[in-house]
Amino acid sequence: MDVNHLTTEEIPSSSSPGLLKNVQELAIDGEEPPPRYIRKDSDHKEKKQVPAHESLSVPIIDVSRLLPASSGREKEDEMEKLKSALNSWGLFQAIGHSIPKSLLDDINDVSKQFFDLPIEEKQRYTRSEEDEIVDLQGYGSDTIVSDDQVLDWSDRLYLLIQPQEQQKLRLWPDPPSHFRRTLNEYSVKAGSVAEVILKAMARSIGLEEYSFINQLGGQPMVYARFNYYPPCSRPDLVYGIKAHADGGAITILLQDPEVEDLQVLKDDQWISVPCMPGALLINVADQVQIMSNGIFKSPIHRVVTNKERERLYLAMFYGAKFDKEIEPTAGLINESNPRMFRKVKVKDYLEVFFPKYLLGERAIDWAKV
Ligand SMILES: O=C(O)CCC(=O)C(=O)O
Ligand SMILES: [Fe+2]
Repeated sequence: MDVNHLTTEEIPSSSSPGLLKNVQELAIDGEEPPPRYIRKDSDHKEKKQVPAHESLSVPIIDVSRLLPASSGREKEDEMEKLKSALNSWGLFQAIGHSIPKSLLDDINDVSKQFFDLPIEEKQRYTRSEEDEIVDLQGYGSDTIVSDDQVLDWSDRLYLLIQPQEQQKLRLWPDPPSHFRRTLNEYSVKAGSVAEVILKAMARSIGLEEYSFINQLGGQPMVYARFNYYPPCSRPDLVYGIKAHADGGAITILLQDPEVEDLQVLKDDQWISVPCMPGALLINVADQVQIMSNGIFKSPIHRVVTNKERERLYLAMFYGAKFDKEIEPTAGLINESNPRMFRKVKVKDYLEVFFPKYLLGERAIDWAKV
């Protein structure tokens, strides 16, 4: 059987002769997670896990201080903080981003309403198996690339937002009746935040502010991914999303206001990212690591599971258009800072990235010189 590009619903489960269900249904049945979801690593035993209340040091950046209207000392200080946050953590909590709390609540509401729909309703938006692995839009759980792959305890709805003319609106749910309008509204606002951050990042390391944005192709390619993590009877054995780094340029995450299941690997410890209602979590992804010649690092992160509570999360991925080529920005390379990455076509990178991501492996080494 060619297992490439099959979804979990289509491969025979090793625990039952029938078809695998989506994760939400597995969770409702409350059974032990099937063997395919059980992690094989002994990671959790080897590395220390630091709970959120002890990890107050996840950096916080006030986006309003990075705006053109802001000036002087305040702006310089915030820029310095941004640089150091990205250099040491690769992520930060963004406050002062000016997206109204009511809109953040609305997007959480429509997301919840979607995942609360009966399974047959949600399956109307199931992604098409003919689609390329780099553009698998629609509803589903993990794509299977290998028989050995350990599956994640999450379902998701993945939609391209930009370029607008490439949107597949038949995959945008309706109902929930406000889904499309709310996602469009949020995308515009989050897009402005992404632009401010990409510019500030470039300036913070002495580059012209459009350096990264220009490499992305002016207007970045944007995907939204709604993640749904049902409760899991065996959090000791199952991940919501296995350890990975993101493949775009930056990611903006709208966090669940209450469930702290996201962890970031720092100094060889898994640090829980605390919930910060109203803040956005922004992380560097591989394309910025390449364009910044490794000054900014794409952090490894993962989602654990818990027994009691479901969790929702919206990730917006900003990256270069598929046909673009990216490389370390010229001004960053000199005798003492040699080039660390090759020039890579983004589509080629993502074709390497996605299968590795699904297997819990990193792609960035592929782009190294
Ligand atoms: O759900 C989360 O907290 C993070 C999701 C994530 O890492 C991703 O979608 O790439
Ligand atoms: Fe991620």
